[in-house]
Amino acid sequence: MITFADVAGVDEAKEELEEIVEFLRNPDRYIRLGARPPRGVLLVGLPGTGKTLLAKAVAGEAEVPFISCSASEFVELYVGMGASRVRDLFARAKKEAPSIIFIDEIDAVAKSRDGKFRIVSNDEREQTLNQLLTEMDGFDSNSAVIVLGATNRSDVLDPALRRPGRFDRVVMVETPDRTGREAILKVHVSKKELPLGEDIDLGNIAAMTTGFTGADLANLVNEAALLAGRQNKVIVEKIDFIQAVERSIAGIEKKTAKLKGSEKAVVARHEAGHAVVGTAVANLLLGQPRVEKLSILPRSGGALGFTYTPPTNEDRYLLFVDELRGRLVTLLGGRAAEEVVYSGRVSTGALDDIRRATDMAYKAVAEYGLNQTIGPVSLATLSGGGIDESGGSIPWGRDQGHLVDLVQGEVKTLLQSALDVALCVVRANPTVLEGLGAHLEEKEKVEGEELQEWLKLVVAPAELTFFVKGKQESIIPLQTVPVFNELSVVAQVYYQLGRRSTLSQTSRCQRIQKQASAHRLVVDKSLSSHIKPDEPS
Ligand SMILES: Nc1ncnc2c1ncn2[C@@H]1O[C@H](COP(=O)(O)OP(=O)(O)OP(=O)(O)O)[C@@H](O)[C@H]1O
Ligand SMILES: [Zn+2]
Repeated sequence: MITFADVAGVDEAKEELEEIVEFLRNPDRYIRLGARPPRGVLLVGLPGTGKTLLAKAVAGEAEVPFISCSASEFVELYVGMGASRVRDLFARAKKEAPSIIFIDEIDAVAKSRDGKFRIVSNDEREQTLNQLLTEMDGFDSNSAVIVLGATNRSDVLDPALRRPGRFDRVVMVETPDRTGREAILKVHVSKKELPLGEDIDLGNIAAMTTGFTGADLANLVNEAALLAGRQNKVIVEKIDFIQAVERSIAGIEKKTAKLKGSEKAVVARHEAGHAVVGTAVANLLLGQPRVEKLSILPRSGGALGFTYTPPTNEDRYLLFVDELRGRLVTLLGGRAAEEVVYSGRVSTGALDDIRRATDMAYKAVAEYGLNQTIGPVSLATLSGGGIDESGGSIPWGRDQGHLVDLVQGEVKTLLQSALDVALCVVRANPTVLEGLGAHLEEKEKVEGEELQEWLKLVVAPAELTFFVKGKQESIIPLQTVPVFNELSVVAQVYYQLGRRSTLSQTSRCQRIQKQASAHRLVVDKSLSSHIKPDEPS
């Protein structure tokens, strides 16, 4: 039987699953109080991080039956079989309750779109998924069955799967850090009862195996034993482990994005940059979440490192304009750190940050109306053609090049100034950046008290104001930009053009001209060309 003692290096995941174990041990205690039992838990982590092992350990700890299957089997079955397999699975679990259903590779049925299983009709996959959802929704409140699903791609899952009462909990199964790897090595060495040479320090082996998952480490121990055995040794020595590490690294590097020595240094500074800037922003704005964890271990989704900031406690529906700028600045903190530490020799590591920042900046300007130059105009609606009086939508179909250019210009300015602010923060904190960066490079993961000790030292520069223009000589605080200006009239023109109205083009044209002159502005030539007064009304 497998228990939590067999799973090492994933303490947080174990802690989160403890509650599930507790429930399965004494379901009646909760059910008689009318508490809604937990239903589905998604285990997310790279292949080989121990998701299956953890699920088995939950069953072992709770001493309940473990009913497992792989979702990829469902879709490979004959038409109609997937759904019926799911039905059987749940029927069996209910009969044996309290029990655990484990569905490996759940993305195989729950992926929004997938090339790999295209041979199976989409209907088949959908039927299977629907059956799964139906079964989960159909649990009565006193059935003690927990469904654990495993995936290495939570980002591709159908959102329907994550609704309350379905897989509404997510447990991240992280790639182990150095301490975690040492613990995993210990588990496997003692499980095999491997006699170790006196020269072996598992801590050293752990230090050599950045990026190895639990499965890689289990293999490593086995490989070292094989090497020793081949030479007829009675104990496994350090040299056997070192050779085994060398062999596995070659294989593992092909599989996962493992950072090389110098890359580790860069990614560590990058993440430290996010943390430093994020902390400065949180110090300036009230109620902002604090950075809790930094890591440079490979993760599912391909990120090279990450900075974890928990969501704020209160439910938030609105993001205020200063918070949005704060987020932009924090997102660009990684790039800023690289620029400062490596004197402008930046890397491609900020790809995802830049994507997210651009998306956020675009929305701010073109959808949320937070940019005073563009004004409260939704470009998305404009391009959709707008809404007529009866609520129907009208195809737009005219060239909006001009407005698009303006929006792009504003987005670029917003991002550039966010980067300038991030650079300013990073430059003000060289000690934390380098100290925390080096520490992270060495430890691979920094969190808790240790991290907060570093972040306490972060200073936010006094002159940290967000400017519309990045250039020193044209600093304009955002508040001073007049609301009515040329661009908002431009937007009006487009709006007027897109409306289906009983007004003729001629009178529309006149209206626009009137509006423009009211603001002492001249309508741009390229816009005037859209207004053809000859069209019959
Ligand atoms: N955290 C761990 N502690 C100890 N051993 C581990 C750990 N993770 C993995 N292993 C070893 O690797 C083996 C394979 O791991 P497991 O199948 O649980 O990984 P997985 O995350 O489910 O992978 P996959 O996504 O490929 O199914 C385990 O049986 C165990 O021997
Ligand atoms: Zn980043």
